[in-house]
Amino acid sequence: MCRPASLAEQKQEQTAGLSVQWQDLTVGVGPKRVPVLRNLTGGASAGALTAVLGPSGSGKSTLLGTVSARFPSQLRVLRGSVRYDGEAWDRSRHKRRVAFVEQEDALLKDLTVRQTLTFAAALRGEPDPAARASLMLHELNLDKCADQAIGGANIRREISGGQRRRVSIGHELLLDPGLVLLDEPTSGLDSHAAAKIFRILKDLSTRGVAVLATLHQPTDAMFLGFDSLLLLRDGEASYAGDPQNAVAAIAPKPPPKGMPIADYLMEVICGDDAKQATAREAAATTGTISISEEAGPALPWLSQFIILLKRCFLAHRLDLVDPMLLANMFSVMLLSATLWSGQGSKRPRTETSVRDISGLLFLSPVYWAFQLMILALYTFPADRVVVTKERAAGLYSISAYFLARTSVDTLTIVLMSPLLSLIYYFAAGLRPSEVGWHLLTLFLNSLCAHSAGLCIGAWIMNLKRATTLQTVFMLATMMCGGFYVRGVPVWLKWFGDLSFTRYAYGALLKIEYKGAHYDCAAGRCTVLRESALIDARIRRSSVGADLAVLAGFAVAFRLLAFFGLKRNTH
Ligand SMILES: Nc1ncnc2c1ncn2[C@@H]1O[C@H](COP(=O)(O)OP(=O)(O)OP(=O)(O)O)[C@@H](O)[C@H]1O
Repeated sequence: MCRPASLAEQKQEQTAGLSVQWQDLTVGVGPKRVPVLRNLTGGASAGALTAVLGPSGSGKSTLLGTVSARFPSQLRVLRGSVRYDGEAWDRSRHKRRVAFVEQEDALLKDLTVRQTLTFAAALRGEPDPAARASLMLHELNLDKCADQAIGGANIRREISGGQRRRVSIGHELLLDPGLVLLDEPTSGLDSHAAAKIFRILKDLSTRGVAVLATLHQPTDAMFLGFDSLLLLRDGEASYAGDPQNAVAAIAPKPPPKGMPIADYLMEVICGDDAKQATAREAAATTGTISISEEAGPALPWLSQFIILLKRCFLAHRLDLVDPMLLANMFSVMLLSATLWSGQGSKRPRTETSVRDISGLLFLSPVYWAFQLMILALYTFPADRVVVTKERAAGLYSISAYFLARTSVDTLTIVLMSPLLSLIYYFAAGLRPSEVGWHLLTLFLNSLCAHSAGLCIGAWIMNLKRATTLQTVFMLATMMCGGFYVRGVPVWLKWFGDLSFTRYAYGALLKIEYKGAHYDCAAGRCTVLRESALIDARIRRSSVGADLAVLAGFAVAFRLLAFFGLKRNTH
C-alpha cells in the first residue's frame, strides 16, 4: 500500500520543474487585439523564483495568463512564442503541469479548508487524498483553520484573507505542478502573512519547481530572495535579470534610506528621470529539467462523477435547506390550502367552482416554475470560476461535473414541489384517487422549469441578464400561450407552444375534471367539453401527451444547458 511521504521527506523531494521561455512576445487583448505586451523576451527557470513587478496595468496578469495558456479567447499571441522546456504548448501534456493561482480565489465557500484540499487531492487521483491534504495543511500552516468553512465575502468570513490565499496555493500545489504561476499571491495581506507566502514560494522553487509570481510591494528581504526579476512598464520590459543588479542597471542612484528597493524601482521606471530603461540581462534559462511523462492519468469518468457528487453535496447542501426558501414555499402552499379549502369537494359543481379550482391548478405549476427557474439560474454561475479553473487543469470532464451538480438539485429541489403540494391537495378537496397523477405532473413541470433555469444560467452567466431573460421568456410564452387572451395571432402561436406550464395546467385540469359535470344553463354540462374556461387547445391533447411534452422539454433544456456550460467554462 502507498504510504504518503512525511513532511520531511516531501521537503527533500525534488519535483521535476517545467521551465518556460518567451521570445519576442507581443500579446493583444480584447476583441480588437490591442497589444498590451510588446516584444518581451525572458523566462522562468525550473528551480528558480522569478518575480514580475510593475505598476498597475503594465501587463503582469496578461503575461501570466499568456504563459498559463488558459484564456485563448481573450489573449492572442500576435508575435513571438512561449515554449515549455523548449517545446510549444501541448494541451494534453502541459495543462496538468502548469498551476495558476489567479488574483481572485476560486474556492467553494461552504467547504471547509480540509474538504477543499481533500477533494482537490482526490480529483488528482491521489491514493489517499485525506493524508495528502493533511500534509498540505501542515505544510501551509493551515492546521488551525482546517475544519472551518472557507466563507464567502457576503455570507461568512470564516478564514482570513491570508489563509484563503494559502488554501488557493495549496489547491494548486496538490497537482504537483512543474510550473507555478501566481498573480498577486500577497495582495491585501499584512507583511507577516505575505512573508509566510513568500517562504512557501521560495521553498517550492528550491524543490525544483519553476515559480513565476507577480508581487505587490515586496519587502527588501523578499526582493533579494528572488532568483530573477522582470520589471514591466506599459507592456515592455524595463529590466530582466538578477534582482541584485537591477538598481545599478536602471536607476540613477541608490534608493533613499529606508525606502524598499522594489518601491524605488517602481518609482524609477514610472518617473521621467529614469535612465533609458531597457537594460536587459539575458534571462537565465539554464538548469532546465526535461520532462517526458505527463503529470499522471486522469481519473476514470465514474470516479470523477462520484467525487464531484460528494463535493457538490457538501458545497451546496446549505442552499438546499435555506430557511427563507423553505418558509416561502411552505407559506404559499399553506395560503393555497386556506384560500381553496374545501372548494374542490363542493357538490354540485358550478361554473364558479370550476373557475376557482382552475385558478389553483393554474397557480400551482406557474408558482413552482418561477420559483425553481430562479433557483436554477444560480447553479452554474456560482461555480463557474472554480469549474473553469479546474477544467483548465484537466481535472475532470464537463459531463461528470454537469451530472454531479444537477443530480443533487434535481432530487431535492424538484421533489419539493410534489411533496409540498400535498399541503393544499387534500385541504382543497381535489380528487383523492388522482393524487399520484397530480404530483407526477407537478414533478415534470418542476423538472422542466429547473432544466430551463439551468439552461438560461449556463448560457448567460451574468445573473442580472439571466433573470431578465427568464422573466421575459416565462411571461411572453404564457401570454402567447393563450392564458390571458384567446385571440393570439397565428404567427405568435408557436411561441405560446414553448410555455411548458400550459401543458402542466392542461394535464392538471384533465386529471381533476376527467368525466366531471357541472350545473350549467342547459342543466348538466361536461366540464372538459363545455366549460368556457378550458380552451380548445387544452381540450384536444390527452394527459399522456401533455406529460410527454413536459418530459421532452425537460430533456431538451438539459441538453442545451450542458452545451451552454461546456461553452462557457472553456
Ligand atoms: N480582456 C481585456 N480587454 C481589454 N483590455 C484588457 C483586457 N485585459 C487586460 N486589458 C488591459 O491590458 C492592460 C494590462 O492589464 P493587466 O491586467 O495585465 O495589468 P496588470 O499589470 O496585471 O495590472 P494590475 O497590477 O492592476 O492587476 C491594462 O491596460 C488592461 O486594461
